[in-house]
Amino acid sequence: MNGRVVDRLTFLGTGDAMGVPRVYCDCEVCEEARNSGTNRRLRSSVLIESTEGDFLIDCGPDWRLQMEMTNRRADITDIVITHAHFDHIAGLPEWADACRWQGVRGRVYAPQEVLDIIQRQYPWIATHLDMIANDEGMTISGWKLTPWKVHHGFNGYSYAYRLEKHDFGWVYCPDAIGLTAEQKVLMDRLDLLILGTSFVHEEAEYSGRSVYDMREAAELVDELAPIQTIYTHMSHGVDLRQELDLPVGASTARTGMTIDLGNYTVLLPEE
Ligand SMILES: Nc1ccn([C@@H]2O[C@H](COP(=O)(O)O)[C@@H](O)[C@H]2O)c(=O)n1
Repeated sequence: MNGRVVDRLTFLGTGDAMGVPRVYCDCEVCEEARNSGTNRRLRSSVLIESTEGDFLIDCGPDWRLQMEMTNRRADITDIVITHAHFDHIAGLPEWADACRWQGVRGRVYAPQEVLDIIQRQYPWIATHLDMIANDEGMTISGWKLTPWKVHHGFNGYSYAYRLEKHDFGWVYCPDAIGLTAEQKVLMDRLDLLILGTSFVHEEAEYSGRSVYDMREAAELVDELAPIQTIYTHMSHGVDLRQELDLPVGASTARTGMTIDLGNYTVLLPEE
């Protein structure tokens, strides 16, 4: 027996719904994103790779570019969805077409109410994709995955996911604000929290907001005390060239950044 294999997460996109640069915007961050690219951000999505199979969480309008960038192209057959907003699902029709041309069926996993919206938006895609409800939880690539509904403020609701394998527990929660005590129950004892933070400090009226800013996120991180926190879903309100005042163990995601999901070792049979 030989070899050390740990599951790996890659950030395919770390932006908010409009991405960075915003198409209409000439602010300093958008200009920097256009010209050099530290702040260039595609719509949020992650790839999880393991010896037991690979899958994506979310499939936004940048899906095709993200597949080309990671050289995974169209070989993904499983995608878990957090909610049915366009920045998380608009790549599904293109993925369905790719499945069609390759003669394979893809599998989309989400709570039933999310699947219902997807099927209303794109009535044709079930021809090439199986829609699988995961309200009661599911196992994928050896990960025990549990969804729960979270407040998404002005924009309604989203789902967060807790994933567990070999005593490593992490949460993916890109679109939430003002979580209630009940909505934080599955966020205890985390090795890793991936949390959406659209702005450093969002000035807009709270009633019109939909995602944590970094000040509010710092309070949440203090309360939950995950071992590591990574912020994603960042708008043009976050300038990654600046030093950000982040809680201990917190950092910001970059496109293409990878992290190990666990500290365990799996022994592979010798060839
Ligand atoms: N039913 C809806 C409501 C909103 N949207 C779009 O989702 C985006 C949400 O942006 P956040 O930064 O709050 O995540 C926004 O672009 C809305 O237009 C949707 O697709 N469906």
